[in-house]
Amino acid sequence: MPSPTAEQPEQIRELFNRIAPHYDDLNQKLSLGLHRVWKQMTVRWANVPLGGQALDLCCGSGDLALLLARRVGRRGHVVGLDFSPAMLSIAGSRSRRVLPGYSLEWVLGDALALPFADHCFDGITMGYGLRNVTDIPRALQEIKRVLKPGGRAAILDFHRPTGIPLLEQFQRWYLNTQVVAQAKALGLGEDYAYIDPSLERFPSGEEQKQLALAAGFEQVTFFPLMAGMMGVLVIEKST
Ligand SMILES: C/C(=C\Cc1cc(O)c2ccccc2c1O)CCC[C@H](C)CCC[C@H](C)CCCC(C)C
Ligand SMILES: C[S@@+](CC[C@H](N)C(=O)[O-])C[C@H]1O[C@@H](n2cnc3c(N)ncnc32)[C@H](O)[C@@H]1O
Repeated sequence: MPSPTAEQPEQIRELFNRIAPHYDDLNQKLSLGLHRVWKQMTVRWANVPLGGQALDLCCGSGDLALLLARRVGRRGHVVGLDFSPAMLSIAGSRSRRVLPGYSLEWVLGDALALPFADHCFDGITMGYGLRNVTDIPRALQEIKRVLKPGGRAAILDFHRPTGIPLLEQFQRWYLNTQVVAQAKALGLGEDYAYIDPSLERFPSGEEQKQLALAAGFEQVTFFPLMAGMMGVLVIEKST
């Protein structure tokens, strides 16, 4: 199966259905556990209040949604949305195991056509999803539509450490050798080989700020992580 290109959402869905059983373990191993730090920072930046309504877009196996649930507490409510049934199934079984009694809802849906009313969430997270959707401006418009005024979205993803050639070379080497080799051992080499080229067409932090301003957000900030190999776009809806 050739790796998906940005214009083929069905191939992206099939890719994540395929890697779902190994996704968490490979992320943990390949990032030396650091992805959990990046996700904790993302949830903090989303700044959802205790008892609030939160949405985790492209939730996958539920890492960010579970962190949001801990943040909003038992009186809050968290929705995790993804279009991969395999990922959502893992998220659901994990949440029942680790957070029984919390208000967590798993929705099979498209980030580009959210099945929610306007102005209904206090905060939104999106971890490693923006680079995988096929229409970034549309995704940002949907985020703005469903956020309450004053609500924030925190969007975590890979980034190119442009301006530091040695680090960019390291990132490409790590992704195309270490990551692919570990994935290949599980028959998922082609699926993980998709990551590095997906970074080529992914807007930089500054470009994402401009896209968010064009979508109507007035407060936009980009925080580089890992010397720019990762980053979090934080956008706030004022009206
Ligand atoms: C949680 C992480 C990646 C999620 C992820 C995103 C995608 O778009 C994928 C597409 C296709 C297959 C898999 C994924 C996917 O897992 C980040 C952590 C996992 C990364 C694979 C590790 C990369 C880490 C940095 C590039 C370099 C860190 C080096 C340091 C020595 C740990
Ligand atoms: C790399 S995973 C990220 C999972 C999780 N957010 C995390 O941080 O580990 C990307 C997820 O986005 C989902 N996805 C991609 N495009 C989507 C879309 N248009 N609508 C809903 N989910 C989508 C995939 O099914 C996959 O589960």
